[in-house]
Amino acid sequence: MPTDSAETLHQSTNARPPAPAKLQLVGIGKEFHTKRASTHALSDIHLTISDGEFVSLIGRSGCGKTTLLRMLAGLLSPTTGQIMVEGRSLWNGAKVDSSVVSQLGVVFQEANLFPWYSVADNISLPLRLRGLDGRQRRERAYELAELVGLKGFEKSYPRELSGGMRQRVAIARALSIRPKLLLMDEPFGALDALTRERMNIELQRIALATKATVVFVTHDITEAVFLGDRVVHLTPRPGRIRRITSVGFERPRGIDVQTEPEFGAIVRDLRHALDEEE
Ligand SMILES: Nc1ncnc2c1ncn2[C@@H]1O[C@H](COP(=O)(O)OP(=O)(O)OP(=O)(O)O)[C@@H](O)[C@H]1O
Repeated sequence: MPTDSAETLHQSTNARPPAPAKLQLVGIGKEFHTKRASTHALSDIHLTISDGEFVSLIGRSGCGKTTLLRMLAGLLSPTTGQIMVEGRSLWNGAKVDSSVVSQLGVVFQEANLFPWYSVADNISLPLRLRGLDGRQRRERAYELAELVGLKGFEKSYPRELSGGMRQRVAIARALSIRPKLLLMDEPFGALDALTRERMNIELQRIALATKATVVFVTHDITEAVFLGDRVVHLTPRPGRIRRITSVGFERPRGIDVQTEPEFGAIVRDLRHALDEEE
């Protein structure tokens, strides 16, 4: 399996065809300054992601994965560098371009659903905020409920759903606006192993059906390799890209791919690299 160093990848972006990258990170750095301490959380992150690509982000606790995702989501401004979504700058200094942010879908570890809204109303909430009428919202919510495997549960309430089902609602809600980018921070981290495996299969199907470009943060190396076209490994203090691994298996992948020797070799390599950081 080809393994590109961050340097090689960065250089190779110059040789790419002119189609605008879906997402481009150019020299991203982040420092936190509090009364007690300063933390250099991320440094010199260069990454180009193309349309429809699925990129997993892994690294030890504290290497800056969430910080990076929050910057991509427009929730935290970078100290240095530029984030471009289809060629448009997401941040202008510490000011976010809300028209770019409004085209992003974000899913966190917690589904963060509104308990007093039904599944359909939770899914279509972003559309309500955009002023779509009731019929349009309902149609889209039902279409998405079916897409994420919740057909028949549209009128249920979050308390009546399992953890996996709640995450499906969160994914559907993020997809409701047809986002240019789907950003996911440990979305299945709180689920049991079997549900997580099923959600991985489902997410692949959903991502391909919607042609979504996905950035997916996880602690789980197998999950990262199973889902990703590429796996970006961040090292801590400050967080930098250590390397980017291409995963050549066609998507969607069946769970059996995990028994392939090449799959095992990629997972082992990454585990080794993470262990070296102990
Ligand atoms: N709001 C903040 N103020 C100060 N420091 C912060 C803040 N957010 C994150 N940090 C620091 O930035 C670094 C990266 O944190 P971050 O949460 O991004 O790591 P992570 O890789 O997502 O960790 P984990 O895998 O444990 O979730 C850490 O040293 C953390 O303490």
